[in-house]
Amino acid sequence: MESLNRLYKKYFWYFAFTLPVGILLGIISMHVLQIINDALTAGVENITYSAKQFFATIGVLFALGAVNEFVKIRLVVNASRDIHSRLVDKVLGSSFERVEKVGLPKVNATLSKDVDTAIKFFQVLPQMVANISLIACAIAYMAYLSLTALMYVLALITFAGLSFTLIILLSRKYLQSIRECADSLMEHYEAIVKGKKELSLDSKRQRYVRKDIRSTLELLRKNNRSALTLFGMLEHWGQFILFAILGVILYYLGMTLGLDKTVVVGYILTLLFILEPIEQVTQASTDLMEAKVAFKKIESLELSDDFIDKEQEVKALGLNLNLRLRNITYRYEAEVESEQGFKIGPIDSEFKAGEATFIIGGNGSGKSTLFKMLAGLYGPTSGELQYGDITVEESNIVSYRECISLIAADFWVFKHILIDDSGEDEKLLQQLVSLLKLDKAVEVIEGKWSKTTLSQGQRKRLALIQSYIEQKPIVLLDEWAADQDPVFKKVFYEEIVPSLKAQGKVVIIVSHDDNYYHTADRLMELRDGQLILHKTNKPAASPQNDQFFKVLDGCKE
Ligand SMILES: Nc1ncnc2c1ncn2[C@@H]1O[C@H](COP(=O)(O)OP(=O)(O)OP(=O)(O)O)[C@@H](O)[C@H]1O
Repeated sequence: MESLNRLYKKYFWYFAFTLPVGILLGIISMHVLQIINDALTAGVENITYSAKQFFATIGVLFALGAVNEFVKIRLVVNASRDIHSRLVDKVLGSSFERVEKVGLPKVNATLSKDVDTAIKFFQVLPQMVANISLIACAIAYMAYLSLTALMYVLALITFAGLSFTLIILLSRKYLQSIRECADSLMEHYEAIVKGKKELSLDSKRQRYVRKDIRSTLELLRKNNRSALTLFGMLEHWGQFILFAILGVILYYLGMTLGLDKTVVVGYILTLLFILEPIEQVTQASTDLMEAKVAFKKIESLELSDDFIDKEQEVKALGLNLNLRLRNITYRYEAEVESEQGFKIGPIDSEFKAGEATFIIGGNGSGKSTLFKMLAGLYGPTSGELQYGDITVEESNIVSYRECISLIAADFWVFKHILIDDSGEDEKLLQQLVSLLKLDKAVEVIEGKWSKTTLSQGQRKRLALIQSYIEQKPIVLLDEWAADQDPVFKKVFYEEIVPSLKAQGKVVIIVSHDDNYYHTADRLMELRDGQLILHKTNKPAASPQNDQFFKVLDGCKE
């Protein structure tokens, strides 16, 4: 409950404010009830309290209520903003490995559902404090009217309280199951949207998917039914208990204890007055229980609690240095306990600045895993990564990642283009756009791509432009050319890669384009987790008739 505690501490003063105000509201309300009670029992002709005093009192009641409401609203809106931005910080601050393990559906469900439920905590707690204060004042007033009658009433209230607690505890397991169902539903929704093509072509698969979703929905229905039944019972049970107390006062206490008319009227008035606050407190208890489940769910993702300093710019470790892997291994956690997770390594190799290494390997040989490790997204299980003389470790991993430009197999193109404000970079950007024939597909408007809903090959070209322009010293391209037509393959292997090398970058490419293997300085294969050198080349240093180099030359002018 780390997040809850932190926010609770931050907003402690808001909560602290609602307690005395609630008590004050309770005392004044009881005072107003006492005036009405006196008038009812003594007759309106004998009222001692003036109308002026009466209206002034309820005016104070209104003003205090308004201030309380004002504080409550500020608390809710501020807490809502904080919980949202805290979660974004948590996702951004967590390691790639953790977020990958949690998975998109769970992150989505938390961001969309848990946050709103968690906010209920801040909505209902001040209200609950105010209502409980009011109920406490009502109890004090009833004690003032008759202590003996209060004993009976309190016994009934204690019984009611215990039954409420039992119902709320029973509801907890249903709420937790409802939350689990929300995660599964998110997974199903992701599958039916992303797998729409496959589903449209296969009615058998559709039936399976529908069956799966229906069973989740059925589980959700059952849990919802149980939770809502308990909550509904709670509300009506509260009302029943209150009327039962009124009945006990009317039919038994008045006669057996010989209570005065003022006491009976006072008790009935007070109990009717706190009917709504009691209902609100029972409703709030269920909301608080839901909010607690949501906070628990947020915690269970085990996302980082380290705050990110958004303004702080991280400096890259260095430029034009060699990348060395020293007996490095990486092993995934096993999904089944009896089995071992996939492992690559130990790998001992050096990738030189100004050289391009092509890596080949069969499906599942670990190419993408190796790239994630080279990029510093996966920490090695053993061995170490050295950039120049610097060993990459916990203390400098963030700076190391700043050296990496990665276009992964499942890459993402952000609309915002990260570019220096210098006119040169803008000119280079425009020239790259036309070189890669994207000028008809997209525009650059105020530093953003006009759209990113392009074909896979075109989006990869956008990603390559971003990668080129961000000037990072290590460039990792996972099968970049696989989706490109022959023209762009040629531009890529014969112009772009040599240009990256000419800038002194470490270039590592997963490639299966054997027509262009001769353009690599080294061709390596990942097989059984081992990186094997196949051959070394001496590719031409600068290509002939190079339109791309002309582009770059043009920029330098
Ligand atoms: N997140 C993960 N958790 C556990 N195991 C994984 C994970 N990602 C990949 N693996 C395992 O690692 C192995 C290598 O996967 P990887 O994606 O690195 O291969 P690849 O060589 O890039 O394959 P392809 O050519 O098909 O893209 C696979 O057998 C896979 O089961």
